[in-house]
Amino acid sequence: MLDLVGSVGGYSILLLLAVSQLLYYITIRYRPGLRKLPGPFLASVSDLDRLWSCAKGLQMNYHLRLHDHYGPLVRIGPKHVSFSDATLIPLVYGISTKFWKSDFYKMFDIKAPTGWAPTTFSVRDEDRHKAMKRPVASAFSMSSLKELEPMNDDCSAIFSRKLEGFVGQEIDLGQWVHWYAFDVISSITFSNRIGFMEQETDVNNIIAAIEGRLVYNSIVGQAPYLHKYLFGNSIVAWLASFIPAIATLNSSRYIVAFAAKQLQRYQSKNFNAVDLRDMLDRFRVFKDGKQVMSDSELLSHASSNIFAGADTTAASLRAVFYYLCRNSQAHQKLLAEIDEADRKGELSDPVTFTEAQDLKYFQAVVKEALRMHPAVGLLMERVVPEGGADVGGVWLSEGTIIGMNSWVAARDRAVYGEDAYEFRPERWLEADEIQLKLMDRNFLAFGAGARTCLGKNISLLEMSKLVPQLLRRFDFELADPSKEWTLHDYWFVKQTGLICKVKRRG
Ligand code: HEM
Repeated sequence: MLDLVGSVGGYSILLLLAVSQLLYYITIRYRPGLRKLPGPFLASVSDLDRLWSCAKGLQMNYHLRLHDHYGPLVRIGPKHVSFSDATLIPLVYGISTKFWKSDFYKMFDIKAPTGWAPTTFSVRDEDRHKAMKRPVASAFSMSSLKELEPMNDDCSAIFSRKLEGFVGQEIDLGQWVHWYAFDVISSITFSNRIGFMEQETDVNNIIAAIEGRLVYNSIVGQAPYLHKYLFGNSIVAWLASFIPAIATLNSSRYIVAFAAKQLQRYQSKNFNAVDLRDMLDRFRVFKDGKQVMSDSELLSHASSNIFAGADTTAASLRAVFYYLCRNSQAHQKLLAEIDEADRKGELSDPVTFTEAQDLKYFQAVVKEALRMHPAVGLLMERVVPEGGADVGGVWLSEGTIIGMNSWVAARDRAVYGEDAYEFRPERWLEADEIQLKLMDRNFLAFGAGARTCLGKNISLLEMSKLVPQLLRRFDFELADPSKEWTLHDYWFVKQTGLICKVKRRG
């Protein structure tokens, strides 16, 4: 008898659990507003669809396919929406938008000696963001950056010298531009090159370590509430440090430690200030003899330069060289422009940033390469503000997460035309004013509006100074044109396999 009562009780509990679970899924699935949006069924009830598609490492292609299939607004999660309609860009990303960054960005906070701290890139609260950005904005201004050109020149000179030794040989050009980008950003930030190019290696495994962390950030960032049980938890992070394969996923500490060491140099009495004022020096603003920013804040800005500035510039440089190698007409046209400017004596040695800006075709090549291959390949998530919002005719309640993938914006045929999937720099030179405005609105390679990239000018400086300077002396061709490069989208869309033969020009 007791057995019977027990098993009936057990079944009742199971039934109750099943019903409550079912009700839970129905509530999620039929959330107001969101229930009207199309998308994969699994995505509407669970984060698994996003976790899985992100883990596969090609989420930009997944988002492109979803929009091709479902249209301009797609439900990609229980409370996540992806949009492809360019007219929504000002609402979500505009300069005075109320849509703030989501908890995805929490994954990019850094562990300072005083605890977890947001960076300019990762901070979610917009008031705090403004307060963080204000004291450093001038260090990123064009006039400040021009003073940093000589540091960039030193790195281009090292790269050129190294290439001399590789003429006639095949090199991993993708890896070399990565080393170049890291050396430039560390020179500009701390007047101290990490020395990747000189040592021809990934010094202290910094690049591999950051890559590991990006894999973690991208995947766990799809369900950021898990972070506090993983590397967001000091005990787990400490335990993981004993397992080498896992420890590399928790690598922000390498860069933060490097940045902290540079900061100590500045504070040491014997520090021999260099003539050129690097960015860390510019960040150290003093008022009434007191440093305005705390050391933790300085550390966060310096580390953010490295995290945000090296992989992005490297991916963009790879895109420039790759698309030139794949499009001989554009390649020849660019070489002709550089040669012509050289003949007319319009290029110094090394090429200055101002001179490179007058190379109109080159500038169009860079823009088109960044359009074809935006460095960031996940959704730039924002949160629907208090009170909800009408997004493209659909009412989304507050707390819904919405965003656009730069890859989706860049391949919008309604904006770029039927050849949107083709590399054609001319589109930027031929477009009339209205068309250009439309194309620029969709150009999200550097983000947009309130949270647009702070280092855009730095990266344009790096690219503008390097590419024409190299192409005066060297040329590159794919070692095996039948082989495609490989892409991995873990926040940054990294390319591997850009193996090129180095040729001497002239
Ligand atoms: C070609 C190179 C670069 C590309 C494609 C790029 C791309 C981006 C994008 C797409 C965003 C916005 C992300 C979002 O809204 O979620 C961003 C933000 C940011 N980038 Fe860059 N970036 C580049 C270079 C740099 C460099 C060199 C630095 C620093 C030296 C830098 C520092 C930042 C910072 C601090 C932010 C956050 C800005 C804010 O929220 O106020 N970036 N970048």
